[in-house]
Amino acid sequence: MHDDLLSIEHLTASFRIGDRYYAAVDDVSLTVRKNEILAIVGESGSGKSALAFSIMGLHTRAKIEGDVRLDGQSLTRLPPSKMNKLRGRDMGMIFQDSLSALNPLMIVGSQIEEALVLHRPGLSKKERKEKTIELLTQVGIAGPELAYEKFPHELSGGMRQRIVIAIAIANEPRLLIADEPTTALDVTIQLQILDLIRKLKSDIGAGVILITHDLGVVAEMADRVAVMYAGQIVEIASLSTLLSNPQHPYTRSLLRSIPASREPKSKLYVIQGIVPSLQHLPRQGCRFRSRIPWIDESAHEEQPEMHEIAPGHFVRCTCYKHFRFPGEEEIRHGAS
Ligand SMILES: Nc1ncnc2c1ncn2[C@@H]1O[C@H](COP(=O)(O)OP(=O)(O)OP(=O)(O)O)[C@@H](O)[C@H]1O
Repeated sequence: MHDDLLSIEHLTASFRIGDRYYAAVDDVSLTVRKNEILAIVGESGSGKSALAFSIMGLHTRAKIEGDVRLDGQSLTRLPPSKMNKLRGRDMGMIFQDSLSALNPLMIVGSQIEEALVLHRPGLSKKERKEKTIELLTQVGIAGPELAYEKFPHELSGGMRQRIVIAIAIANEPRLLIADEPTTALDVTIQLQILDLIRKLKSDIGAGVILITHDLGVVAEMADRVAVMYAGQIVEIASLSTLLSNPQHPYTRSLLRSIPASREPKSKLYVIQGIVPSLQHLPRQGCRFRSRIPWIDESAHEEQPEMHEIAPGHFVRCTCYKHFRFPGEEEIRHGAS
């Protein structure tokens, strides 16, 4: 057995629009190791959430192909009853919007206890309450006994997100998926929540998939990074490699568009165009080519593959070898 906690092989998730299926996640292969944070980064519409939902088996109407294995066990072929058991016990998910993730009519203490009842039926009522208070403390809620009795609307956004995290970690899952966990929060609260996720990863030794469009969050949190564009992974590398030696034109464009990475007076780089909608995704050739039209068509592969250009550093399509920003000289990579 290898060290991979999660192994995703050729995963495709397609939605039916009209009388056809369109892949929002298209042939994605990835691994997540124990005690590692893998960030998945990309613009809105690139398929990050669809990927997370596919891993968790939460799509009800999508066509799923390929395989997802947790510690070697295939999840895609599990019957729904077994998948329900795994979800919440072995895999926890932190959603972006804590208000819609929580039941408005139930006090938060009971909502955390529900997760315990489902997966640890052996606990007595008293033990469940004790464990819930412990979880509230673990996620940094001061006055956990008081918070236990509150309804979601009586708590701040940051507090609610902590409750969502407490539910996700209640059963010490092996895999934690956090989908834009801080997008809806103020900057100071964001930092606290990110710190908490990092600490929990170490405490319970979980593998974490952190989904975000924010490269600042990636730089703070990730061990490795997968960059997603139009349903495909276009680059994977360790955080330090991705930041110091990004290769795919999309990764380079994303990095160039962060204010902190630019000289104070220079103009921010804006990536031309938008991620095409599902029906309009180019399914042939390099999907990013229409957003870098100044690069010669011949630079792209007809069927772009992932190339391992250094150990653990993968890049899709050959266009990275010829890419330059407008106004820059083309720097050719070694004659490979
Ligand atoms: N249930 C669905 N039915 C049809 N299309 C869908 C469905 N869910 C997602 N899509 C489409 O799949 C593509 C990927 O969406 P997804 O939400 O995964 O992107 P994302 O990268 O997570 O974006 P965001 O950061 O905005 O959440 C989009 O074009 C979206 O419109």
